[in-house]
Amino acid sequence: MLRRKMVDALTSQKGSSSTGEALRVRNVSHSFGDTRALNDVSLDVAPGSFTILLGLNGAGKSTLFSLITRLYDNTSGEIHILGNDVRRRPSAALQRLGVVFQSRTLDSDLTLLQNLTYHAALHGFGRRESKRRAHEALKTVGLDERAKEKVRNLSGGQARRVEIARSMLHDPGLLLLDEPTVGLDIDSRQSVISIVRRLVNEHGIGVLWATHLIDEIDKTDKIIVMHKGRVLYSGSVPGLLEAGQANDPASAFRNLTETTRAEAA
Ligand SMILES: Nc1ncnc2c1ncn2[C@@H]1O[C@H](COP(=O)(O)OP(=O)(O)OP(=O)(O)O)[C@@H](O)[C@H]1O
Repeated sequence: MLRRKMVDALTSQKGSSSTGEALRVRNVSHSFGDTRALNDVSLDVAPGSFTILLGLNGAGKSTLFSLITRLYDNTSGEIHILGNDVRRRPSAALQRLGVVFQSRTLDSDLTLLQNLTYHAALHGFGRRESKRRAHEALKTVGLDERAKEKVRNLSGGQARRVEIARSMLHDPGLLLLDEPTVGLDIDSRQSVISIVRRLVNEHGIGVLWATHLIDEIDKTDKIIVMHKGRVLYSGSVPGLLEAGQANDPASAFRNLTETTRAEAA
């Protein structure tokens, strides 16, 4: 048993260094009946990078997240989280993954602290360590002073911040956020996005931030444009402007996706 664990640990380290990426997706396709939701998708998220997955409704963002988190099984291609293949080594891969889903998933009748300690316990931490981690995570998102309040008293933006704190309890190396600012006012959106940018800069986490809101792009971000299940562009913001032959990201995005629409017609 111990030997098996050592072999696992060694192959895990080997896997990490062989790809060097927080997330590596290669040639992944997925269909729902006749609908091809993902078509030969390949992309990377580097450690310490804020990567925006930009796509309109129906682009395939949520389907990709469902494959990375193993809600769906990927029957084609490969997905690696910090060097661990999610099919061959699911527990090692998912151990390093934090997720903030599109829909709200906190228990509003519990306090912030109870929500987080409960979740930390699910990760296998003891009572005292769960509490310590919960307070630390709440501090990171600026809500530790409200630890003993019920979640139902929070605004939408504050609840999102608690979900981000929850996703960080087990020190993930990769964080996925699926349209995390939808429905928030402009100040709350700003607060949520700057907290996550800080996590990238201070903790070196690789972040994949799915959105259709182009104004969430910062000039230092890495951008992946998805459209109708395909990756149309992957790279820097200046590279996006060049690929889309435009002076701003919104026009570049429109030019890229409209070209694809015209080609498909
Ligand atoms: N469970 C499902 N059953 C059938 N079709 C689905 C299912 N989930 C997604 N699809 C289809 O797959 C395609 C990609 O959808 P997906 O939800 O992944 O896109 P998205 O970029 O996340 O969009 P949204 O922002 O609207 O969630 C769409 O055509 C969608 O209708």
